[in-house]
Amino acid sequence: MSEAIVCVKDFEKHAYNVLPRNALDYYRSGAGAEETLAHNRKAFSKYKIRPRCLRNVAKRDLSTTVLGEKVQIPVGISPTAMQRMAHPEGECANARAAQAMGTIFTLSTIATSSIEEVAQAAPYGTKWFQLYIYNDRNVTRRLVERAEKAGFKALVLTVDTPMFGLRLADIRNKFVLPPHLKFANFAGDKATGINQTESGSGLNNYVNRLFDQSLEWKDIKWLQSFTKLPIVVKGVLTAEDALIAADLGVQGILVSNHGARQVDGTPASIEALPEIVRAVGDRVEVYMDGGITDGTDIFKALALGARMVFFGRPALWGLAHSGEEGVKKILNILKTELDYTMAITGCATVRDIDHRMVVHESYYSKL
Ligand SMILES: Cc1cc2nc3c(=O)[nH]c(=O)nc-3n(C[C@H](O)[C@H](O)[C@H](O)COP(=O)(O)O)c2cc1C
Ligand SMILES: CCCCCCC(=O)C(=O)O
Repeated sequence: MSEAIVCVKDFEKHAYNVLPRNALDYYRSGAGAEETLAHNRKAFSKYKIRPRCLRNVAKRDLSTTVLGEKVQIPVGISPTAMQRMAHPEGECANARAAQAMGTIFTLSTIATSSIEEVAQAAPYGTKWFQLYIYNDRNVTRRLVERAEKAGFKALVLTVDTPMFGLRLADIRNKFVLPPHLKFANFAGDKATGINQTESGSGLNNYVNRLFDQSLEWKDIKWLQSFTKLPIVVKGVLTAEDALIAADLGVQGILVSNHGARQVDGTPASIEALPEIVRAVGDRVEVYMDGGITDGTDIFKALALGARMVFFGRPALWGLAHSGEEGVKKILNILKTELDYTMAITGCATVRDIDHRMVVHESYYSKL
């Protein structure tokens, strides 16, 4: 009899057994020697929770607001490309799960379900659209217009990908998108659909050929000139860049090392979070992703100043298990784990999780 699946890591183990190599390696891998990939998770254990007692936690509320919209739980779904390699309904199933759980789903530019398909699949859920900026700016502009029209509530501009990180497993596998799938936001467009015959990792070739490597902070003004949607910049890891983003008037900063997929050797996202929160204060909402696999991780990130956290891979493991149901289970597990953590540490609401409740482990050696 197979063991019961009770935590996110169980879903991951299951996915490793069922996904084809080409897809699993693409989903799983990080850049280079994958030191940061391991560190994204391990770093959480360097932060310790200081629980408070006897604070009436009989009624608990895990909801919060993000960019003015209410979400039922402070954990949502980061953009990950090509989700139909994990499940035939891919992004549509993922978006439906987020809708059912009252949280945010972020659709990748490089999705295997289109903006319009996802909007139709989850019409009531809060959906954000992740944006890459192409050399041909009209490509990006059309995506923004479609996302606006389809009711997406924010643009998540990824700023850490002038090139695609060197992911050795994809290069070894000569990654190709399975022929029955397509980059659905570019259906019928030869230039921006992936060339399935390119050698090496087709992904590196695609990004290096089409994404705008000359992008600068001032280009955010270009984006702001034709959209009213709030802009969240994703991939910031330093106070310096966070301040530039705040000065440009973006509405959100997603502290992220892209799931350790861009350059090996960066800090874990959770380690970068405090300096960014300190730098921007209340000027901009700050979120984080990278390595979240447990409710205590969410608690720690909120205590260190994140308003909301997101995850990427766990949703893929949920999809690989059972599509929409699998992602719902993942979100429910994280919700339950966060609820337990809050109750046992004396927090009835997410606003009660304050910065004194989580300290770096070095705090205890200094006492
Ligand atoms: C398979 C995969 C595909 C991804 N695709 C995108 C993408 O299209 N756009 C983007 O901004 N980030 C992308 N990311 C990064 C995620 O949005 C997110 O930052 C990362 O997965 C968070 O780390 P976690 O997987 O440990 O939760 C991808 C990550 C993975 C694992
Ligand atoms: C074919 C282009 C892949 C785009 C990038 C997807 C991504 O961000 C990732 O981390 O993978």
